[in-house]
Amino acid sequence: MKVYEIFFSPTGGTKKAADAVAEEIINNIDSSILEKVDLTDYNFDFSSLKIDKDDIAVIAVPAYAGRVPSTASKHILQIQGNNAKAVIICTYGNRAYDDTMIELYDIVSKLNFKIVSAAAAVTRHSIAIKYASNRPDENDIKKLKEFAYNTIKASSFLDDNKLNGNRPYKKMSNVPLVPKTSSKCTNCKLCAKKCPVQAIDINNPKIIDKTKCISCMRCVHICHCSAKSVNKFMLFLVNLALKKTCSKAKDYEFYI
Ligand SMILES: Cc1cc2nc3c(=O)[nH]c(=O)nc-3n(C[C@H](O)[C@H](O)[C@H](O)COP(=O)(O)O)c2cc1C
Repeated sequence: MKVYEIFFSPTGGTKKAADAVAEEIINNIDSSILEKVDLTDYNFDFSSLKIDKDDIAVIAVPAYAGRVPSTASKHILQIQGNNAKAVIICTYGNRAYDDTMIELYDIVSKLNFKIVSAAAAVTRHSIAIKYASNRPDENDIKKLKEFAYNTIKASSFLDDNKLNGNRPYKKMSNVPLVPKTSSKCTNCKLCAKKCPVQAIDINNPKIIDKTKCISCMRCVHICHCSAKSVNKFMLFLVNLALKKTCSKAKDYEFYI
């Protein structure tokens, strides 16, 4: 038996939540094999995963404008579930996850997984980083671990009527925040290698293809020289727009 931790996490928040759940499952079952599958890895062949019916998959994605990021769904849809048990996690930056969880449920159901549980987890807002900046905190991790433990015991299909979200899902919308590159760039190419959609020119990482960029903020987050940033005025507007909905800390939600 193996545990698969399958995550799309450009700035690391979703991975923190998925790590807590997957590691707690591993600590409480008769197996020590944890395979981490990074859905931002553009070159990985996701159809090559051999998931067995006795395995458990933890599948985690962030909410992007209330939906599953299209790059994540494209990669998840290549995986075969083979009746394995799955737990789905949607993370969000304390605004709302809207239709992300129900969409993730639909995507994962199509792959022949048996979804037994779901969680909505607040993690640092990857664009407006002052919101939920310390989440998941110690208490959140404790709750995720309890949820993981209950997931091991769960054996019935999770009823999607229990979940929040609507079908048809809200319209997909792009966040128009394409990072710019400053003269601090040392041409190390890390951003180009790690961009989930190959929007950054590997030969000249100062150039970002705005038609490909999904504004995931990975390049801003990982640049060692802080050479990538988004327009300060646009960021001010985003922070302002989120102020009302993001200021009060939201609770984690668990469905089994
Ligand atoms: C393009 C984009 C859209 C986002 N849309 C939402 C949203 O609709 N609601 C919300 O609460 N957070 C939203 N966020 C915040 C992320 O869901 C949140 O920060 C998540 O933890 C990021 O995951 P990561 O750290 O694994 O990259 C958005 C972030 C990005 C980059």
